[in-house]
Amino acid sequence: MSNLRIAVQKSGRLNEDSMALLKDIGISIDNGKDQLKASAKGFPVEVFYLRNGDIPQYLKDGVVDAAIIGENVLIEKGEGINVVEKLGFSSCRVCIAVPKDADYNGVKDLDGTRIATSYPNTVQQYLEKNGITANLHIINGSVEIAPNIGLADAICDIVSSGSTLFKNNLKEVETILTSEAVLAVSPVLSEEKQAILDTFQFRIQSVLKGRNSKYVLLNAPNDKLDAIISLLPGMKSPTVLPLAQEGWSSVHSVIPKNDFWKIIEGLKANGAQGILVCPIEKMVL
Ligand SMILES: Nc1ncnc2c1ncn2[C@@H]1O[C@H](COP(=O)(O)OP(=O)(O)OP(=O)(O)O)[C@@H](O)[C@H]1O
Ligand SMILES: O=P(O)(O)OC[C@H]1O[C@H](OP(=O)(O)OP(=O)(O)O)[C@H](O)[C@@H]1O
Ligand SMILES: [Mg+2]
Repeated sequence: MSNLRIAVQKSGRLNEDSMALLKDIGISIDNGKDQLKASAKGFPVEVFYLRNGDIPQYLKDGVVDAAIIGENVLIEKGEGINVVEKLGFSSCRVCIAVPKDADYNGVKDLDGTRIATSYPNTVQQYLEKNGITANLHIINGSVEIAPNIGLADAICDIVSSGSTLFKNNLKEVETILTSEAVLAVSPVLSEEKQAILDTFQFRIQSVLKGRNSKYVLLNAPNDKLDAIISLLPGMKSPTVLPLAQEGWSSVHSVIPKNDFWKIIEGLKANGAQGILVCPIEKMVL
């Protein structure tokens, strides 16, 4: 039986979270330092450690079957590659920025300017869509320095907290796209590999659902149960068990992480007591 070949970033911003995800889905990798390829225990995969920017070509050529990669890199050079899962980490956006004191009134102001970027295709497409012609200056890193050294009038690069723009006296003026880490798949995948990928993806989905949810346990007076239950979505419906103390019940449920505080405040306001919130490791629906 063949192995599914998965690419992950060798080092950089995606590496740690990618390795943590593999570990959480039960893939333990036994790699020595500086090894560029490793096999895994417990699952038929081989892991390739590559540069994020090189991965789209490896996927296109079928040298690797799947990859954990920044979505923005696929948009830049991953035509024809399918994204099958958004992974919820390394969130960022690709933006155009200009010097803080520049008089900027809209995208038309970019006409005839010099724009420094590591993402020429993404910028070019955006400019064309807006009927703008600009001169692109392609650089691979430290793009934010370009306006300060007279190399460009504007830049297009990744922004997350905005602190790199701030430190370089730049302001964000256009957001071209938003990105996060994704599971991407080669367009040339055998049936046998597709079957392994399906299991791999199923495991990832179970972990991501767990990460996005919390398990809640609380005590509720019986006369408030209806109001409390109406606040709890649960997987089917909340579990309600009688407490030893007359007139009270224990309620268990799963809630989405994003609505967490709103739901907890509602539960408290409706008389819930002893609310416990626990992380969920995996969730299979
Ligand atoms: N500041 C940031 N915050 C969040 N995510 C980011 C940030 N910078 C980059 N990313 C995301 O992480 C990916 C990898 O970024 P990183 O800087 O580690 O590598 P790189 O230099 O683009 O790639 P390579 O592995 O080819 O050297 C980017 O493509 C982007 O999706
Ligand atoms: O908005 P912020 O939170 O400041 O993040 C944005 C910065 O992060 C990335 O650079 P990175 O640190 O990965 O360095 P690199 O250019 O060497 O890849 C990106 O290219 C920006 O420069
Ligand atoms: Mg970077």
